[in-house]
Amino acid sequence: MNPRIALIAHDKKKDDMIALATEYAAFLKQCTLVATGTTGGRLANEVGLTVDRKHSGPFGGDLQIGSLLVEGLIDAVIFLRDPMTPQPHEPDINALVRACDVHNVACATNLSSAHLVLSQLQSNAAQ
Ligand SMILES: O=C(CO)COP(=O)(O)O
Repeated sequence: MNPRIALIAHDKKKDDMIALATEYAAFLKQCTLVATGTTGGRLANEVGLTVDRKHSGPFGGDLQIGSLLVEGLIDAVIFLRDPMTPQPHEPDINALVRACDVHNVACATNLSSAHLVLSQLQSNAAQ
């Protein structure tokens, strides 16, 4: 089964997310994707991905994705966080990353780790 991947990016990281998703578009089109609201909108419009869009992060989107993850419905999280900008929903962000640790779900929080996770998932899917 192709992986179920959550894609999330803070505002200053959204261009990076679009570039990353464009690079892996052929693979991501075979995956089941979920994203926070604004990230998901851009992924759909600019990369042509089919994405289950949740609420925007500050309105609970990270928590919605965390809930799916706790239910065992997410295989990996690509979460391009902005470490330089305070976020109003910091507790939600921490809750999602903590849920990844609790449930041993791969969570890439920067571009380098995102490339490693996506390229590994891609090669797993090709086998
Ligand atoms: O804030 C976010 C993650 O914490 C992302 O939300 P958006 O994709 O709606 O901008």
